[in-house]
Amino acid sequence: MKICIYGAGAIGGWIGVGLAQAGERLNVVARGATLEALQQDGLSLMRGDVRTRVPVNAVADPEALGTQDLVVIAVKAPALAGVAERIGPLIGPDTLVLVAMNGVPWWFLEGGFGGAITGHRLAAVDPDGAIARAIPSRNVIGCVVHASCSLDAPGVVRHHFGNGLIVGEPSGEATPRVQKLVALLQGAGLDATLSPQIQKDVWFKLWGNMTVNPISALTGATTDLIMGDDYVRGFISAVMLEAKEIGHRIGIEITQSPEDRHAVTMKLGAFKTSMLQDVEAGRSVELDALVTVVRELGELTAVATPFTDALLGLARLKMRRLGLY
Ligand SMILES: NC(=O)C1=CN([C@@H]2O[C@H](COP(=O)(O)OP(=O)(O)OC[C@H]3O[C@@H](n4cnc5c(N)ncnc54)[C@H](OP(=O)(O)O)[C@@H]3O)[C@@H](O)[C@H]2O)C=CC1
Ligand SMILES: CC(C)(CO)C(=O)C(=O)O
Repeated sequence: MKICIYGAGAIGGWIGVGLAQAGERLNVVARGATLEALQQDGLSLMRGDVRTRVPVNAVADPEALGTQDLVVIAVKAPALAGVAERIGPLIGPDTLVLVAMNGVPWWFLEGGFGGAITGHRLAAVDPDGAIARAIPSRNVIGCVVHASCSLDAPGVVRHHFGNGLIVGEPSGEATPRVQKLVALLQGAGLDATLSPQIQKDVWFKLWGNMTVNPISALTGATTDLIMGDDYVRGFISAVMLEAKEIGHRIGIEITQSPEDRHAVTMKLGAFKTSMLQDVEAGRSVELDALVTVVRELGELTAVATPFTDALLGLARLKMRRLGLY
């Protein structure tokens, strides 16, 4: 198979090493220090002290690779528009594009999903429709990542915990192509499962991180401290109830209470969310894919979102002050 990883950071690298170990020859589109490291040393995955190193064909220009069978996109959300500008040569009519990213994706309301607002373009994540034009929804396979990885250095990924990938067609159909993809990922040692409606898995993960991530970015606090403050925890619950109602209006029923979900987040202990890690590293934050888009969905479904608005307002003000949004 022709497989390309676009965004060989923590998650792209983790998936890529698995695929390469399963015998796939891996193409990578990379830039800067990552490109240089991949060309010199290949791609490495650290588990404790054990290093698994695989060779990759790393290039700067997608033109050099041509049409792929599978493209895995694993960039941070603010980088996606830049990927969309260049990804064209990799995508043919039969290419699968697995989008391994957090937050609500641009294709969320595709495949007939979303009730009355199905097919609506989400301006928060794809302001002018350029992403949808570059990556047609017929090529997209949605994905929710349940794993924690980071980078020791460019091209050197560290796996912390979790091995899960939930995968699904935007339409929810168990097509032969998505079944084959799940088998490929399982063969790569990943706990890949097929979802009957991947948008529900996306929303459920978002329900956990759309609050703690920006609050950690605002306060610098780890998840234990955030959940340990009754007023902050109450505020988080209020935001979550708004998102729960929005979900209900687009066909996603969440049966848990916010407190049930807090118990899961508490298990992370003194965890620095990915958004706090981004702030500390001076990287742009995934605020639009995690929060702005929920506000937009609230407007589209006529759900008032005063708590989400307050969270978004404070977070974007702080991130703008830091030059990260
Ligand atoms: N890390 C984790 O544990 C988890 C992450 N996620 C989600 O997965 C997604 C990916 O996150 P993660 O892997 O952590 O992010 P990283 O920052 O580790 O990796 C992103 C990679 O994409 C590269 N990239 C960005 N833009 C381009 C471009 N235009 N051309 C080539 N390469 C590019 C970056 O390169 P450069 O360094 O040059 O910018 C970097 O190597 C995010 O949505 C994140 O929220 C979800 C669950 C867990
Ligand atoms: C906090 C966590 C692990 C789950 O809510 C998360 O999704 C993130 O750090 O991005």
